[in-house]
Amino acid sequence: MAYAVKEMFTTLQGEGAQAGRASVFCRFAGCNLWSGREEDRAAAVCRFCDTDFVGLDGEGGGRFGDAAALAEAIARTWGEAGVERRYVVFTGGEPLLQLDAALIEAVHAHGFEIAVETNGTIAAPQGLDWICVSPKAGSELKQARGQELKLVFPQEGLAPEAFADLDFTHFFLQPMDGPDRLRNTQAAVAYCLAHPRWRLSVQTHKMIGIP
Ligand SMILES: C[S@@+](CC[C@H](N)C(=O)[O-])C[C@H]1O[C@@H](n2cnc3c(N)ncnc32)[C@H](O)[C@@H]1O
Ligand SMILES: Nc1nc2[nH]cc(C(=O)O)c2c(=O)[nH]1
Ligand code: SF4
Ligand SMILES: [Mg+2]
Repeated sequence: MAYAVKEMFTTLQGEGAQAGRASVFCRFAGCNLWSGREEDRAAAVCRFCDTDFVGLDGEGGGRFGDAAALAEAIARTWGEAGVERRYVVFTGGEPLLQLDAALIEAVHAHGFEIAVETNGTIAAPQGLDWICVSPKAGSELKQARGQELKLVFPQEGLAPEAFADLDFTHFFLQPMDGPDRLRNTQAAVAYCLAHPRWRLSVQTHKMIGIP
């Protein structure tokens, strides 16, 4: 199948348990919880998104005709850093609308570990190496296991308690960015202090000015 990619670039993973790790970010176009148009934001299921995932026009973006073509572009984007510790993060938009077995196989064949950042509304295909689920209020959770659960905090009607016993290795609260980021960060810190299963995920890439 063909894949619609908004942008693709190298950066350090900014969030969660893999923060600081060299990565190729492959950002798929499109999401099932928001159209991506500002005029639709207020009526969307997910209203706090910090990302432009509309179109194919970002750096390294485009339409890739098959899995081999996209996997080769990912390997080219990784560049000269060698074959050790190759790491690609599929994000979006919602990557599980597009990520399939053929792409997983083709990317593994280039020696990459494969991570995904998903809203959890679509079950993940087999073979992923790192699944980060970030549940959204008003949506149904279909992917309830993985390596990390990263809850944007606070979300009305979405208490961390509802997720703390799911089958994840790491549990993170990530303060909601926006006009209330500082207040949200203080609230997340207080929650982590009171509930030590949860750790704080700050969006480090935004602090240091990298994508
Ligand atoms: C843009 S989303 C794309 C992946 C997927 N659609 C999802 O929601 O997990 C990437 C990550 O950014 C988080 N995120 C989005 N908007 C945010 C905001 N305003 N503040 C903090 N984290 C945010 C998401 O929850 C998710 O963990
Ligand atoms: N550096 C960096 N780390 C990230 N971790 C998750 C991101 C995402 O948008 O999915 C993201 C991102 O956009 N940039
Ligand atoms: S589900 Fe993810 S990509 Fe979609 S609008 Fe929400 S944060 Fe953005
Ligand atoms: Mg981001």
